[in-house]
Amino acid sequence: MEFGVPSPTFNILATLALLNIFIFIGGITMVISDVENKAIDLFTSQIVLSGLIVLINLPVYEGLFFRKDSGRIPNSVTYKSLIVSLVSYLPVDGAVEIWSWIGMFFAELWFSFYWFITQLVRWNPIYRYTFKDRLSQRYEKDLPGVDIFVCTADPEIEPPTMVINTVLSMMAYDYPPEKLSVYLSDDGGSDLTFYAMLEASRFSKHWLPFCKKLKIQPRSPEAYFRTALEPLDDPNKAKEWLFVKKLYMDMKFQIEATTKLGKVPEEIRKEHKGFREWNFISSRRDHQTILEIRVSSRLSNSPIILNVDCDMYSNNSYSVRDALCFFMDEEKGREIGYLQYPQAFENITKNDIYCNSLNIEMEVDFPGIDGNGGPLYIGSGCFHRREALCGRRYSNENKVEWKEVNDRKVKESAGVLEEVCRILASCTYEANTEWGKEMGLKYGCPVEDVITGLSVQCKGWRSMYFIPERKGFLGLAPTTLLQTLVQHKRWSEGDLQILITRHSPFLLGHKRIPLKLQLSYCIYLLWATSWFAVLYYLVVPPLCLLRGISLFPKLSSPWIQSFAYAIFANRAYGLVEFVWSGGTIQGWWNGQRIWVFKRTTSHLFGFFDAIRKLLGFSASTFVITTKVAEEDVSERYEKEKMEFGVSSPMFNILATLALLNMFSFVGGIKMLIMDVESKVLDLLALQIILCGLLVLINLPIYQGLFFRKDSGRMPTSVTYKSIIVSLLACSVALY
Ligand SMILES: O=c1ccn([C@@H]2O[C@H](COP(=O)(O)OP(=O)(O)O[C@H]3O[C@H](CO)[C@@H](O)[C@H](O)[C@H]3O)[C@@H](O)[C@H]2O)c(=O)[nH]1
Repeated sequence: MEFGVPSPTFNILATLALLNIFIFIGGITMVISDVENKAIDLFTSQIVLSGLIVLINLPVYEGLFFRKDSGRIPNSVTYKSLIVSLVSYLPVDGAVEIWSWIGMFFAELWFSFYWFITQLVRWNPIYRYTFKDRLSQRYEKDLPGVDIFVCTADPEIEPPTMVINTVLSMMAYDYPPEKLSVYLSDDGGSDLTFYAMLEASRFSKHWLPFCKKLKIQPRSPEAYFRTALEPLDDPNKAKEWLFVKKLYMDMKFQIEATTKLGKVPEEIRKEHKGFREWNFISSRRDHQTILEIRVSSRLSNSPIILNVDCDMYSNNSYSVRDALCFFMDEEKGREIGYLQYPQAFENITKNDIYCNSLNIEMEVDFPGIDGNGGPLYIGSGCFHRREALCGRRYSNENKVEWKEVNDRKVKESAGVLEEVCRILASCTYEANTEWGKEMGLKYGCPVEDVITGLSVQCKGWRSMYFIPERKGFLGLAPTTLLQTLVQHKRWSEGDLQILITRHSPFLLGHKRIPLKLQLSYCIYLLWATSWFAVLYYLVVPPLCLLRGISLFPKLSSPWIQSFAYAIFANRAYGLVEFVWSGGTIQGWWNGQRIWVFKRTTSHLFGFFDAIRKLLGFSASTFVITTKVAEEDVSERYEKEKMEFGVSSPMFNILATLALLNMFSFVGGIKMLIMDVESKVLDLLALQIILCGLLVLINLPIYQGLFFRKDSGRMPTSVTYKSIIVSLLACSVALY
């Protein structure tokens, strides 16, 4: 085959040929190192495909490496694989130039590595379906008990009305009521929440029969009455409908009035002896046991457990039956430790301004991770097998007799039970036991769910992921930028904690879970480490631009096409994927912005907090996500106007980076205009484009800093600080 001359086409051919040989070698390595012999099962087709492409490309490899005649592929092409081409671009003069370039090189390496692990979950996605009617036909009588845990912690940011709506929606599952137990865990120990539950228990006597009779969806009264229309076809139905609606509205009004008041009125306190518990409380954080859930093994002891956040109501009354289709599957059911549902949110705006919908994670990543060995446990909306959650190892011999499991109930008199449960609920029984370590949820990590799920998987249990046609659960996503960044900081910090301790999938999971699953975990566990590469990209190229240092290939270089292709193809692929999973083009752009913001703030802070925790300088904290917002904040959220409003070190960083890139962009354009030799365009075009893109990304920041007058604008202190720091950085670069 004749090559002979340098050509951009040959650059692309050689890059693709090399990419496939790397993938092929990677696949073979996976098969060799896979102790469970699962890789061969799952990856054969991909390995064969890349093997075939390698075969097809044999003349290219020959031309690249083995031929000596003049028709071989020119060396310039050989060295222009994505990374090698960057090496060939190493500037030769000046310490600043060389070090800036080396940093870029590592940032690029990081992006390539991270891209590689994100691709791992795109090879073998699994989408599952259920056949609920068959479950009923075969097992209706033997359906197991299900315990549902709703957890709440603070009545101020998690309003009791919202909590009881979630509880009511869970109680209304289409499932035999005697087999369903719903527990509310209130870490805040609030009498307001207790009062709301009392009202809800009264209302449930009307609500549950109403749901079943009218077969309504969803079964959270608030969500249902918000959109449902009165049934006009049948006057009796309409009468009942109006009656239940009025009951709900009255109850809501009462609860909200009491919550606003901040205390439960005396006449209501007399209605239930439970309120007496609060007579002895001096502090919300330190009080005697007020009986709550942990005690379910004493009360219902159901073999299946569902946990949900207090804002995540059931949107699909068949979710329990769907889940049981997996757990009760005769072939594979016994292997399942937990079944994770996607997390979805009802308050996402059209263009998802804060990128909180988690569409890509839920629609693309998780089905892929399921294919790689089983999804992570990510909290709300997860069904567990009790014995897996309680630390038991999976064994092939485990054959579940659902009927027997159902009969395992403790029968005690109410008084004795209450006393025993009081001790259990006080949690004193946990001291010096395996609870919180090997049993139940693991304590001490901000993402207790992920670390617990990994431990369950490492004990041999399989996890599964199920996307139902009608969403199973709907919650509330953060509605301000800061809430989003802080929530993400908690997640990225916790994830990194897992990676750098003995709970890492590479240590704990070694020989216990497949390598491809260990790597899949890294998509999230490495979040907090991405800050360096992104921050570098946002700081060094603009500063170098001001100094006239070129860091990217020249416009005249033949390599530019491959470089542009790699970037363009990657982003275009991301865009298509985003739109495919239900997003809009504007939403994708917003997502690009939020990822830049998260990487330079949430991940940065998450990284250092995880390290501090590892070194013993600080303990983990859990900042609860607020589920309510002021009226004006909500209005701005609805209009997709970015919310700043308060001072925060995170905003200082964002504003400084935005200004830095703006100054550099202006500087770059000025250089371009004043350039008589027409060299600037060739040398610095890509850096100018990068700064320009970052200016576009940061438009809401400039608006918040300089143009907005509402209370959601950037605080003046942030404006001043960021102007000073960015100007200082530009001056250092210039002089
Ligand atoms: O000390 C606490 C702190 C929180 N919660 C409850 O835990 C849930 C999750 O807290 P939230 O602040 O809403 O965290 P998110 O980041 O929105 O939640 C996601 O991330 C958490 C940490 O990984 C998981 O526990 C959740 O299930 C998952 O939805 C809420 O119902 C809280 O009331 C408690 O019960 N006690």
